[in-house]
Amino acid sequence: MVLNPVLGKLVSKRVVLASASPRRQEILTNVGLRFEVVPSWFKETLEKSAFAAPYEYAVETAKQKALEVANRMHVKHLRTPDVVIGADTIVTVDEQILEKPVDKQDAYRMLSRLSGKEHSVFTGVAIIHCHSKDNHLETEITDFYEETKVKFSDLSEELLWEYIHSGEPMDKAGGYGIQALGGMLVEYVHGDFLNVVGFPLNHFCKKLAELYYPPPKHNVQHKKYDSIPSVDTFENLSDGESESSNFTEHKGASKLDSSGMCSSGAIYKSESSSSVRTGFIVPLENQNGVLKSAAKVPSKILDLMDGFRASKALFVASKLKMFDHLRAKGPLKAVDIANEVGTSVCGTERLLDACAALGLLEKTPQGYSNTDSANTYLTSDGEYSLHGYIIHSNDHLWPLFTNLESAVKEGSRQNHRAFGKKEEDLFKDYYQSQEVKQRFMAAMHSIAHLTARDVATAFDLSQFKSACDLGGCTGALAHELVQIYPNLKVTVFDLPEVIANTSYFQPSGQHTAPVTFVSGDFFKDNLPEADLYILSRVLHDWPDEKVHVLLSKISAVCKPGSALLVAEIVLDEQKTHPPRAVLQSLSMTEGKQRSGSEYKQLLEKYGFTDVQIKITGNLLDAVLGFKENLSP
Ligand SMILES: O=c1[nH]cc([C@@H]2O[C@H](COP(=O)(O)OP(=O)(O)OP(=O)(O)O)[C@@H](O)[C@H]2O)c(=O)[nH]1
Repeated sequence: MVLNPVLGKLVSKRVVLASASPRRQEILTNVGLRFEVVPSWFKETLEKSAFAAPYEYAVETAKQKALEVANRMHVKHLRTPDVVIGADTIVTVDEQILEKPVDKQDAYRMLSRLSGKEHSVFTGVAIIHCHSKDNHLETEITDFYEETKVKFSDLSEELLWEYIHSGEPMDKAGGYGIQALGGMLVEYVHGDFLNVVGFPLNHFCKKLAELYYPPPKHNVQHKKYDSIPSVDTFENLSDGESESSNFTEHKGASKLDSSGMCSSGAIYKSESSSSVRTGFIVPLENQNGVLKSAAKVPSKILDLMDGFRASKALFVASKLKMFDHLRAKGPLKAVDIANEVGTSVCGTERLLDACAALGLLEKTPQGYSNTDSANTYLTSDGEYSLHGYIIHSNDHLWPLFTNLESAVKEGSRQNHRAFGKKEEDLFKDYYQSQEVKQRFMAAMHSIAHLTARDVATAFDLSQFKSACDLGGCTGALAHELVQIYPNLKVTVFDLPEVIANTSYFQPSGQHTAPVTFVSGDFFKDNLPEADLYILSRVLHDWPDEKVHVLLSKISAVCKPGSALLVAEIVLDEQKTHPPRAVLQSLSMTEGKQRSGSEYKQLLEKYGFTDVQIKITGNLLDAVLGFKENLSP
């Protein structure tokens, strides 16, 4: 992907985000940057009147935040990071700088100033490259700022106070969060939206491009130190293009000693939207003075090499219910969590640091706490908990994938090696061992619940009066369907052993029509009557003979005009995308993943016409086919 090379330059470096802001962490995590979070202890107390322009204040604060972390890590923790990123967001209105409100009155004061007016949001960013030389910290600072203009509607007193009482303004510059409720106050935004949220990602990437992809040497030599050629876009950069991509020396960059003070005068020049504080990057020279290209970092391959460690860290933290403990009591120190879950302190600290590095946790001086994503997806009862599927991945899929080499050599599933049991015996476990059954149902429920809305709304199903979800397990999709289509009656049809265990998964306190559960075997028993049959995550698991039995039965009971909805991952025609589906195939079930045209052909073969496919962007896509209406 064209954007990768810029951030890819940071892959092999120890990158530290010197910020406690969950938004900044999320913005950078979302683009795949790997970093450690070490919030800065720098107090935002610089004298504002000492700065000629508000953005200079934000840039200087960002720089001091980052320097404090670089120094602390170097001196106290004896770990010199390679790159420290600091940021500071401020709002300016009527020549006043607004930071985070200290209390509700302060929030009121800020928001009423912003009401009905246009204001500016500035984020100052500092990127500090660190080197330890003779135990001495040397730093090279690049900084810049971005301005975005935001206009608020006129805000009534009632609205202002309602918003303030929501609690949202308190940790946000200017007293609002544009990404959440605060977005409702905004009439327009001119400029980078993410800059308002706390981190100007686009400008940051351009700055990295300037740093890591300097222009060819002949250009460099003819230019002055204090102006960096602007890189307007990073679209045409690739790992292969870098002739001298090592960030080795920045002439004119300010060098700081370990106290954080400038040790040499910086040659700075302000540009329209940035004050560039670095000189040019000199390519690496070998002993003979010959220029050599820096080794390219194969970031994708490195990520794949580390992937198993990351997965296992997630699995173990989930299995130990660390995310549950952190949600209930966080922030917690490693020792407290170790006591809660009965693990070693040193092991727990390493695991928690790994989770923070992976962006699953936040680490502050107060301890570790969950990110919003961890609360939503990783706690065992989070709104869209994936806990069940994670445990299934750890306990069932991991042992299978450990035997992938044998699976590929033999072309068959490796239950005997992974679990010491044959396929049939393992299958019995699913229905006879309460523990295995519940683990499996929880895993299915995780995915079904997460994907239910997108599957249910992939097509307009309001014409149907009754639906039957075959193999619908806990009823997660059924419940979503009755919420969206109140006139639809949904039956979940699954094996008796499954139906007997569904009560734990039922949503509480819903005022929608109930879902009916009927037990039976869809290969053998009569199917309940319905206008719409649903097969979600069923077809890919079964061999062609079984698929034939099932689709023939459905086709036979489907009246003209009724339909079949299939929810599966739909592969592209080359069958290499999305990777999730292709990787799932490695489990070597007897079934298979199919492309869009294969699903279309399959449904048509059993008398369904007008087959439509919807790629949802979620974990499951949807295919809908109508039983041919024989009468014209
Ligand atoms: O619309 C939004 N505007 C601003 C924010 C958040 O506001 C804060 C700004 O504060 P600051 O730059 O001082 O950063 P801190 O949160 O204190 O973290 P540091 O440790 O980096 O000092 C920032 O979190 C923005 O994300 C917002 O969310 N929406």
